[in-house]
Amino acid sequence: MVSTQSPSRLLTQDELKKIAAYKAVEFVESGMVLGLGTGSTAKYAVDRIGELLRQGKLNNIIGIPTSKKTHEQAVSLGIPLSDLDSHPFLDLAIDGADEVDPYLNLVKGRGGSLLREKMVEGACKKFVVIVDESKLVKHVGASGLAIPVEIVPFCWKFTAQRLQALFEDADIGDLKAASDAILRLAGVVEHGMFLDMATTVIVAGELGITVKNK
Ligand SMILES: O=C(CO)[C@H](O)[C@H](O)COP(=O)(O)O
Repeated sequence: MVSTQSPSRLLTQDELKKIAAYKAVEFVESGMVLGLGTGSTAKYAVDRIGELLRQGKLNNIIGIPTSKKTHEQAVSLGIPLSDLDSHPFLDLAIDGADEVDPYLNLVKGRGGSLLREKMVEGACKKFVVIVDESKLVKHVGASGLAIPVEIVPFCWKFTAQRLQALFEDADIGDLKAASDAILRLAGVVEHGMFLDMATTVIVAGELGITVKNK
């Protein structure tokens, strides 16, 4: 546990995100192929990787961005980029999350990039998730916000209704069963439950940084 508490004031949520992101970048080594996440927390990690490259403290990094926005950020920082076709095996990915449960299952995608994130982060040896403590939940879905699901545009209302009907009378209990049921619906592309994917979660809170390993 590393203390981050300021004697004079509480840290803002953005400051906590930055602390978690910088801690995660300590896992990055020269020569790695890296998944670059999306969202306000991941942005700090990408900035930091760019800074270390510029300073010559990291070399030969190849980044695989999980969104157009992250692609643009990485290009602006001079981070060399590639894709999964050329680099199907990644050493490490760093990304934020919307919810993290005690078993390190995640909800992601409220930032709008869940499909690319799931593809990239599923191809990594190590997937480090960075969050401020507000993202910790007792169980997936506990925040009360909807689980993001990406669907095809064709008759999207029809697919949305069928998705709603799936959980009308039931809670999300068995996550694996819920995941399978969603993915079985024609019209669904992917959902935002990232089950059993994170290898490490870095949580920044008022009392310090906690590193949770699978
Ligand atoms: O899954 C995501 C994007 O699809 C983000 O990682 C998630 O929404 C967290 O975002 P933020 O770091 O801005 O709180």
